[in-house]
Amino acid sequence: MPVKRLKVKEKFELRKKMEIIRRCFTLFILVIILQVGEGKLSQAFYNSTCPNVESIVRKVVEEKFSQTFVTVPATLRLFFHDCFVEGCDASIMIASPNGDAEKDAPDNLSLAGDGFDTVIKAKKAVEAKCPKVVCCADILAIATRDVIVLAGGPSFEVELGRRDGFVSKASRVAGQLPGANFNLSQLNSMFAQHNLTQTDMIALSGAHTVGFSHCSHFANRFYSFSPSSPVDPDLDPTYVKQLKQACPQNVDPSIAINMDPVTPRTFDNKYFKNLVAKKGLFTSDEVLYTNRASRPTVVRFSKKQNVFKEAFIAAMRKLGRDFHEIQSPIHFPSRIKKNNAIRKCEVGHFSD
Ligand code: HEM
Ligand SMILES: [Ca+2]
Ligand SMILES: [Ca+2]
Repeated sequence: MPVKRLKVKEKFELRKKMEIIRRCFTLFILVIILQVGEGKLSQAFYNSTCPNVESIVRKVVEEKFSQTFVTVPATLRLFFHDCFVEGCDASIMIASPNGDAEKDAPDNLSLAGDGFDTVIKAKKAVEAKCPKVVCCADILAIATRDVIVLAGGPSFEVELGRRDGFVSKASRVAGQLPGANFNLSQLNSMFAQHNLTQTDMIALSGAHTVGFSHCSHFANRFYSFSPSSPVDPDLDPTYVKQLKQACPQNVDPSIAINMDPVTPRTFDNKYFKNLVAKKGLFTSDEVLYTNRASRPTVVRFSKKQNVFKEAFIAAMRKLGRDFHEIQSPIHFPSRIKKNNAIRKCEVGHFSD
């Protein structure tokens, strides 16, 4: 008799356990669905919570632009470097007291301070009007669109609703950003990891139509190219002369020169015309023309400003969608919102 009763009890306990497991599983699936749902970007994301966010950011960016043109390339490159490491989550904005955050990685040390400053100022202005609502990643995305427009580039709608990340580690940058000496297949495979096609990659490289580079990224092309030829044959000889003048051997490492020698302050398709004229500054620029697989796209962009601009917008929007929807199964929405809210772009230290 007692044996039978024990069996009934055991069965009951087992059922209870199964029911608990089933409920936990349903809850887990629900959380995942909720997070994926939340992960969708939309132009209307702040319509009810901060309807003026775009004009607030634009005002700050315009003010900063009136002080220095560097705002333009600095912010644009900041967005790119943010998106390629941990997704577009403002992980690049985090400062660490130990000097081991993403921004401290060697590949990020040449990011100009004016980009960071633009985002921090815009975040401050947004916080004053809509406290604890808008994340830094979205502010960086809006500011990037605004600097492109200020330099004469195309305007486009920015999708919003990203989340700021928690992970910002210098050690996670290596191998995630392209090098100035990359060949076409290296460029393609790195961009493909972010869902970007060769055409997207070429269009995005058009960002080098504005901004500066330090001599160390390209001087090898005319001082020590190869044992048989110190100068890269894919460089225009007149351009080589100009570059040698601007970057003499043992030049001060802080010297930076315009990447687009023709219209350095205008966001246009001159970059592609330069490539056709063998005036691409980096190996990674010129290769887009010298390699027959990518040349037709370069020629098309060099001939048609609008085709380039449309392709650039499409690629920028795609790049902006590169964010990690589910950062970890235990990052519940409420916790994320709370952390987003208290973050001021460059304070505190977040890591795993
Ligand atoms: C395709 C592969 C790319 C490579 C190899 C590359 C590499 C570089 C390098 C070496 C510099 C010079 C940094 C310095 O010396 O200060 C630079 C500058 C810059 N890059 Fe790229 N980049 C690439 C793609 C992009 C993309 C996709 C964007 C944006 C959409 C971008 C935007 C910029 C801007 C705006 C600057 C100028 C920064 C300034 O003046 O402060 N780059 N890039
Ligand atoms: Ca990031
Ligand atoms: Ca230009």
